Amino acid sequence: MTRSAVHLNRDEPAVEAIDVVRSYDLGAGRVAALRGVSLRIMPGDHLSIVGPSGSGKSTLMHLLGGLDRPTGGELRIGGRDIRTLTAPELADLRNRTIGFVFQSFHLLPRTSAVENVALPLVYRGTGARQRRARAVETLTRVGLGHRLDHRPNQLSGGEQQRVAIARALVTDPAVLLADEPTGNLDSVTGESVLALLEELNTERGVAVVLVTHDRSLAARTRRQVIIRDGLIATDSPVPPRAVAAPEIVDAAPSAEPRFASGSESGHPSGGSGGAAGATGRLRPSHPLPMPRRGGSR
Ligand SMILES: Nc1ncnc2c1ncn2[C@@H]1O[C@H](COP(=O)(O)OP(=O)(O)OP(=O)(O)O)[C@@H](O)[C@H]1O
Repeated sequence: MTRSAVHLNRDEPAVEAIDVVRSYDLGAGRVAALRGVSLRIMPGDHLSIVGPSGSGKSTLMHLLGGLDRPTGGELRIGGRDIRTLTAPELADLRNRTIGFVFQSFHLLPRTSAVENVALPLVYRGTGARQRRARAVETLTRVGLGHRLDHRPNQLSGGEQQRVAIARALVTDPAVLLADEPTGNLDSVTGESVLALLEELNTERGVAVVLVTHDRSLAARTRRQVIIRDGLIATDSPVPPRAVAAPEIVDAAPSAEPRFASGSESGHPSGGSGGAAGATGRLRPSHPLPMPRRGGSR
């Protein structure tokens, strides 16, 4: 049976780290990668985690996404303390809450775009026809409806990253964690991938967490967390003028709120999770059809 995305309340953190420590035992010694980090990711957030090489960004991202467990402190995903979960339970919670995008795409090489994107739905128990339909829909949403049957080596770097983003989105996650998603792309292609992530946040209310060492990319998010030596140095809003101005095409309300109040269907309750609702509709540079509500995922 298909399991649906996790329901979240808009006022409660989607992911919360409380005084999280992660150290690695190396026999000869111990490396303290994170030394007491507290951080809340709220539904609809758009934040960057930035810091120098070795400061603990990737370690933090793996913890926030439930790919790893802290050695101290508490980590909550969708309100659940992951210490209480078995490995299969954590994998299931991750699948229903978080999407990941990595610098090096991590696509299966001998598998078509549509099959790569459908894969997370296998773990969710979705039937084959529904999997394909959802994968086609999501690839179309990221502008790759014409590349369904291409394998990764038949796609450009930017297209591969779009497939990876579609794979992250196909489960309708509340949070998308992107670790240097433009690191392997030229500046023009990187820009289009960033714009897509920004649209997903503003148009669909997906909380986007961008992990980067590039301060100019971090300046485009609404909130910036600076990490140094395994500790959060600052966690502050980005001044509005520093955020790239989106093009306003009309003053109509934004697309359907992702966190519709009291929703019984695919997702959380309450809140639009994006700036677009207050200011007008943002012009997507890629097709972003309306989310399907209430269908099995
Ligand atoms: N599996 C591991 N075993 C031992 N030490 C590790 C491991 N993973 C990370 N570290 C150490 O933890 C610290 C933080 O690493 P992390 O990869 O989180 O940093 P980062 O900020 O993502 O760096 P970069 O920007 O270079 O990717 C580093 O000192 C690193 O050497």
